[in-house]
Formats: sequence, C-alpha cells, structure tokens
Amino acid sequence: MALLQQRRKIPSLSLASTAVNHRPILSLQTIPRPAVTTTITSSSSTAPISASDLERLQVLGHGSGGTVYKVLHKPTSTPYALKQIHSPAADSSSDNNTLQSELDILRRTTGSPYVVHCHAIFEKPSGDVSVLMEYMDLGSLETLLKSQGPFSEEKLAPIARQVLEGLDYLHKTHKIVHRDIKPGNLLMNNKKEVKIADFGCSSDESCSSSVGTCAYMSPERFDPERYGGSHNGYASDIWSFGVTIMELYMGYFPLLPKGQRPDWASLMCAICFGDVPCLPEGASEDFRSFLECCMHKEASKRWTAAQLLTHPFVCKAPSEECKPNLFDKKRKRDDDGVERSERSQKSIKVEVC
Ligand SMILES: Nc1ncnc2c1ncn2[C@@H]1O[C@H](COP(=O)(O)OP(=O)(O)OP(=O)(O)O)[C@@H](O)[C@H]1O
Repeated sequence: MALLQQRRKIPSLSLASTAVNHRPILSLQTIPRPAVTTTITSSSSTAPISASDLERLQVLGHGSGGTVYKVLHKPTSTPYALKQIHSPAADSSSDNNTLQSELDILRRTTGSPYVVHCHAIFEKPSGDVSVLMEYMDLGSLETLLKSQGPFSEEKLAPIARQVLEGLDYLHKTHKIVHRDIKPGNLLMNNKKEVKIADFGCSSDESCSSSVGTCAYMSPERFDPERYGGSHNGYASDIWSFGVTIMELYMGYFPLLPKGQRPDWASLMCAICFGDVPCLPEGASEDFRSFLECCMHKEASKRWTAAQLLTHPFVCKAPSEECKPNLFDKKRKRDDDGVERSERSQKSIKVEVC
C-alpha cells in the first residue's frame, strides 16, 4: 500500500474537532522583499483596501497555516476576516511553493459565490503574508455542529448543494482539487450561504499529494492500487464531502464508533477495510442514495459534483434554484454499462441499511 509505506508523510490524522497542526511550516524567505499588496477585484470590491485601514477586533481561529482575525475596515465599517500566515525563519523552497500555490488559487477563484472571496493579499518585506477575506459571521460548520448539534436533512440539503456548486466550480473551471474538504473548512454566514475555504492543501488535478486531514481522506488516497489505480483527486474531494455531510447529520465522525478517538491505524482500517457506514433509521431514501453516490469505495464509481447537483436530495432543497434534474433521465453509461441511477437504486438495497 503506497500510503501505508508513506505513513510518516501524512500531515494530519485527526478529525476536524481535534485537528493536529501538521501542515508544513511555511518559509517565505524567497518571497520578494518589497511590500506587495494584491487587490483582488470583483464586482463587490471597488476601491483597493489598504492594510493600514484595518483594525484588528478579535481572533476567529487558529489553523495549521496561521491565525485568522476579525478585522474592521475603518473607512467603510465593513468587517473582514484576515488570515495571517506564519513565516518561520527555516528555509524550504517546497513550503514556499505551497504558500505561493495557495495564494495563486486564492487569486484565481474569485468568480464563485460558493468559495470564500479573497479581497486582497498583503505580502510584507519580512515575509509575513496576510489574506483579507470576506467575513463569514456564523463560522465553520464544525463550530455550528458543536454549538447547535446535528443538522436535519432539510438544513443539510441546501448546504450540500452549495458545497457541490463550489466543488463543481473548482473542479471544472479551474481544475483545482481542494484536498481538505471537512466541516472546519466550510463557512456559513447569516444569509445561510455556505462557502468553501482554506486552500492550503489544494493543487491542480495532476499533483499527487498526501496532504489534508487524514480522517476525511478517501480509500484511494490510502491505497491507490486497491481503490482506483491512478485516482483523480476530484473523486477524493467527493468522498471527503460525503463523510462531511454524514458527520453533520449524525453529529460525530461516522467512520468510527461514536466516541472512539481517531488514530492513524483505526482510521486507515475504517476507511480502507470497513464498510461504508449506514445512516440511522429515519433518514430518507433520497438522502441514503445521495450519500451512497458520494461514498463509493471505488473512486471511479463516485458521482462528480456536477452529477450530484442533479440528485433529488439537493434538487428538492426548498427555495433553491436547481440545475435540471437529470436523475430520472437516461444517464451516460459507465465502463461497466450500468446506468448510474439504476446502479445507485440497486445498491441502496445491498450496501446501505
Ligand atoms: N473568512 C472567514 N470568516 C470567518 N471565520 C473564518 C474565516 N476563515 C477562517 N475562519 C475561522 O478561523 C478558523 C481557522 O481557519 P484556518 O483556515 O486558518 O484553519 P482551519 O481550516 O480551521 O484549520 P487547518 O488550517 O488546520 O485546516 C476557522 O476554523 C474558522 O472558524
């Protein structure tokens, strides 16, 4: 097993709630010395924002890449989130490349309402980098799960739809694999908008990498030979998305018994050798079918974000615009000649309780 052999390279084993800080420490020594401010333009941001106009209000959270503050743009009284990325002295060109790749992705992905908008990037001569983002006032879905308890299907359907819209945008428009989809990286605001954040593990599709939070990694990222050969990272994002949605519904990480502390071995066994977990009684058939389409162990059998957007579970989400529901229409045949919708319905009986 390729990933078994690389066990020590896996940066983070834990669940969102106990995430371990294993992302590579970023070295910014090769960043150009002059102060640079990149203002990311969009229809919503007109005037450039100066770092000196920002007042720090409070810490929103700490991640492995840095600390996020709530800040106030004094001239407009607009709150923003400012992520300050650590810049330790130790030099590493690969870590610097990781940071530059994250910044590049932030600059490119401003065209979707389902990805947290980056307004500006401030790069100081010292090497410190700050990223000014839109402020998502309800915080992450991880925080909301802790404070409000599990989400109902009715609440999850529009959440799932928005995350899929974001993934579809990243995958199709930019060929970007997020690699760290989990409740802590999905942010919500008081308009019930949900957006994908944190591109610290992301890369283009062709880059093979074992970064990300281990608990949400797909079987083929642990064991490519057994679960899909040279897998594409898009399908891995879909697996992580499925685990995330299931966790938000069940209230705990669904691949381990409730309360079990995750360690690398138990996670690896559960993800690679365990059955795909069952939803409890009371879950609708649409929801079961939806999660089953996300959580095929075999990467090639997982639906894409675009296909999942046509699934009745998200299409029936109230007051949401929906793409044409292709679920009942004749679908493209897969390699094995079984239509996805047929196979999905069949395997509900076999694989899902
Ligand atoms: N745009 C934002 N608006 C509001 N809160 C935010 C925003 N961005 C991040 N946060 C908060 O700050 C916390 C830290 O975010 P950050 O992206 O640095 O790390 P993380 O995703 O939680 O962890 P890791 O980087 O280890 O995956 C988040 O969990 C979230 O609660």
